[in-house]
Amino acid sequence: MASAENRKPRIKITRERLREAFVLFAYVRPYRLRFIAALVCIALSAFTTSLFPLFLGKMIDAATVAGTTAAGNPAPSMGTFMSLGEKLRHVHWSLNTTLMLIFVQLGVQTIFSFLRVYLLTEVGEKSLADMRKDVYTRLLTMPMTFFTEKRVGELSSRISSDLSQIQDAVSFSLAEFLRGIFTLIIGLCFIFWIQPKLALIMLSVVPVIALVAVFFGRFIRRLARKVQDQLADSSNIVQETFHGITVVKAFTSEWWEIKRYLQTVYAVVDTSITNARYRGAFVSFMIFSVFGAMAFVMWYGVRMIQDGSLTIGALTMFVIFSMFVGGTFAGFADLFSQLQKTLGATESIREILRGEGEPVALHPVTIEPEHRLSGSVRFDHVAFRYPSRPDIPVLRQLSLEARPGEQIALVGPSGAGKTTVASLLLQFYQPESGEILYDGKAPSRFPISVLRHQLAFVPQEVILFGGSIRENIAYGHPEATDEAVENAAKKANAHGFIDAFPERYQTIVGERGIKLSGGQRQRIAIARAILKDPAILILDEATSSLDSESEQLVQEALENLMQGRTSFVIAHRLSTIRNADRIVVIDKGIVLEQGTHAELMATDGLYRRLNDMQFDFDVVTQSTPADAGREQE
Ligand SMILES: Nc1ncnc2c1ncn2[C@@H]1O[C@H](COP(=O)(O)OP(=O)(O)OP(=O)(O)O)[C@@H](O)[C@H]1O
Repeated sequence: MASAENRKPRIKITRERLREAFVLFAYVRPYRLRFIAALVCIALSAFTTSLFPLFLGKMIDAATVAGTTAAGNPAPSMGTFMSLGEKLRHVHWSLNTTLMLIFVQLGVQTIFSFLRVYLLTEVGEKSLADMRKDVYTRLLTMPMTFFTEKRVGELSSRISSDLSQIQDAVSFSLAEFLRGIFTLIIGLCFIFWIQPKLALIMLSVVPVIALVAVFFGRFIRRLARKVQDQLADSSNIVQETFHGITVVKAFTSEWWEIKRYLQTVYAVVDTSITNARYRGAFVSFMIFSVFGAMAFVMWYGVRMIQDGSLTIGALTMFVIFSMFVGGTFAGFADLFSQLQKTLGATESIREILRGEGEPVALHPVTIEPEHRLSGSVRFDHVAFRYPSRPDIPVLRQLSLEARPGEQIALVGPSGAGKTTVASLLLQFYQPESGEILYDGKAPSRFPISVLRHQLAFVPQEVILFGGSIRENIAYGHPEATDEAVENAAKKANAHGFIDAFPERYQTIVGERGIKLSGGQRQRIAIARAILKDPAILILDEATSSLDSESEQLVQEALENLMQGRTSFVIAHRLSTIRNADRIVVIDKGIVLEQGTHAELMATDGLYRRLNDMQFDFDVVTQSTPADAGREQE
């Protein structure tokens, strides 16, 4: 299978993109002193590393050159720096001195290397944690439309892989890049200092090899990607056949599947063999040119040793420095592709950070007396269409009213707009025209979190978060006392089954915990809503029917929950809402009729028709298969 690494987008590097990406450097600002210290350490560690070949060369010269000192061979009319260089070129150290110098150099280099790794990782980790916090906060506070338009997988990938890519860039690639630059500059200075002529010869070869390597390398990587794609195809076939093994066997098409699989396997073989030709040529070329260049430089260098213009130690230094320079060139190709990936990652992160979130509170909500709701709600000629489907009007001039403590049932055919009414009530979307008033006031008069805090929503499909039952009941109110949680559970008819678990309220639920039944999950959600103690309640009644005992427990819990609050019940089974204060029948986004059950049954409207239909349906579905069999007979 193609690795995720290869699938990351590579984008063109432009000055504009680089400049924009640097905007994210604002996250490094709080740690700038450490960052600068890390950069200095990178420079110093690159410099101290470069002293190693110098001392090694001098060590070799200690064995071969006898007694000549720089003092006897001063450079005429040069600046201090140059004359220092000249002195260094001719200085002669004893074998022991060079060993000692190497150990001093290694000691200092160890410290700088340690500091550079430590400091950069610290800066990278901390600034990335800040960035993660901002991205996550921005994503969570985005309006609902954002979530309906984006796939959840894509969002989590942005938080994990894109940010990790940026983190790698800050704590690793950036250091490598800077170290590369320093090594290149210092290495080039050294080789020119050792022997300018030899340096020029070397330089005429290395970049050519490096360029060919980069160009060829890219071509070969492209071919390798093709192999990976073909491998992915063949593993897809394997997956597909095992997944549909019953169909394969039932249709006796094993032979066909094997043929299909072999086709992809041989396609991989063909592409790989073609690749091998290019890779072989590439490897041979590299071996020939690198070793050829080395041999040529050595040949030239040895000739210089012969005529006395170079020492053996100097040639050794030169060769090692050349390897540093060549290696750095080669490393840049990889860094370049890292940079491309990082730019792709920064682009999507910046897009999120630029997005406009809702002004939700980022701390526990407290409600001022003037913002406390008594529970009256009015929809006044509300029209709405979803931003993702602007051509379809979902609500049209919808008006309805609920007085404090009233129980309103919303009924109507599938797709009528019932859930949409609930979403607008929760301020997930804004109406296109008309308004929704809470206690006669526009929602803009309340901070959005204060408003939502006084509403509770019990959805059809209850989602429990990974954690204990206690945490799930106290969701949104972590400060609630154990007593309050238990009381809520008792009112929700949940205490009985929770108490039966060995770990009671500490029982872990969710993906890694125990699995609760549909009815149990619902009662936990009801306990959650009871603990929240909202003024307005929205219940999306579960469509999947529970067994009658469980249903009775849930129904009872719901009655407890609805007591004393305004409730909107999206009803799917009409039998449960007969006692509602008002039943609002919605069809095609408008209120078709409303009244009590008795009033609506007295008129020949949609409610009565739905009721009759459901009654028939219930009679049929509630009869047992045995009954059905008997009826057929
Ligand atoms: N996020 C969305 N984006 C676009 N259109 C949507 C979205 N959610 C719902 N709709 C559309 O809005 C209309 C009303 O949907 P809504 O979910 O409010 O109906 P409903 O009465 O609750 O139906 P049901 O009883 O089947 O749940 C439907 O046509 C639906 O396709």
